Amino acid sequence: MIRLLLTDLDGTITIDRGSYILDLNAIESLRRAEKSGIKVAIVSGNSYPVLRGLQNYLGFSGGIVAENGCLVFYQGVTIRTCEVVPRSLVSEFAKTFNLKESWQNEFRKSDFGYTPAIITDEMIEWANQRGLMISSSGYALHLSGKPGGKGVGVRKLLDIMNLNENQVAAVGDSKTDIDMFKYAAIKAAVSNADQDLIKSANVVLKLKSGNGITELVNMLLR
Ligand SMILES: O=C(O)COP(=O)(O)O
Ligand SMILES: [Mg+2]
Repeated sequence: MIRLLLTDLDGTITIDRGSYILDLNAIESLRRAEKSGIKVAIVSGNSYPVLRGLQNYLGFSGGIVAENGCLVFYQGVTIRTCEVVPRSLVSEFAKTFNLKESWQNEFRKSDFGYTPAIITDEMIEWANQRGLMISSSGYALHLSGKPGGKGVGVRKLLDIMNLNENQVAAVGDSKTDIDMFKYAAIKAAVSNADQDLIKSANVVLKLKSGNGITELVNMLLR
């Protein structure tokens, strides 16, 4: 029986990919899931303050996984799962590749966001030489400390919630969500998701982004 729904934020509970506007029907559906006993956790590349605020005001009780898996919060416990990246490297990366830093970077320690969200071979090489990881959600390019990836945070969240993957559903829109699929029985992609995510999914939704969330919750509560 599904006890936890892991949902990505940008491109998944927003009205569309590329938008930051929350889909209010998706929020209402996630609240229905919470009322029926399925806890909802937001798993995102966004920073801890953003997700902590969203979780509080949206009324979700399943914890949060911020910084692309590098920071986990559940019932008052905060756990950092990745190496901290020195501020000097965060700035050097932006300068070297002429990138704009996310406004959220001042609130981050292990995973940092930049735009444009396009990864180049030179960036991968630069990161490898410094023992760092590179990923992109389509909204932002991410530089993070090892091990990095949403899966490491989800693994930790399931440990502290004492849940196994058969009790978990996950839904997302981009490549960075593939990593959390390892720890979910239901691996759902919204219809407008990256092809790589669709290939890794065992449920491909008919509807895009937030509408896909409503479709998935209706499926889970059937
Ligand atoms: O911060 C980003 O890159 C987008 O975040 P997401 O993981 O919620 O899609
Ligand atoms: Mg996303």
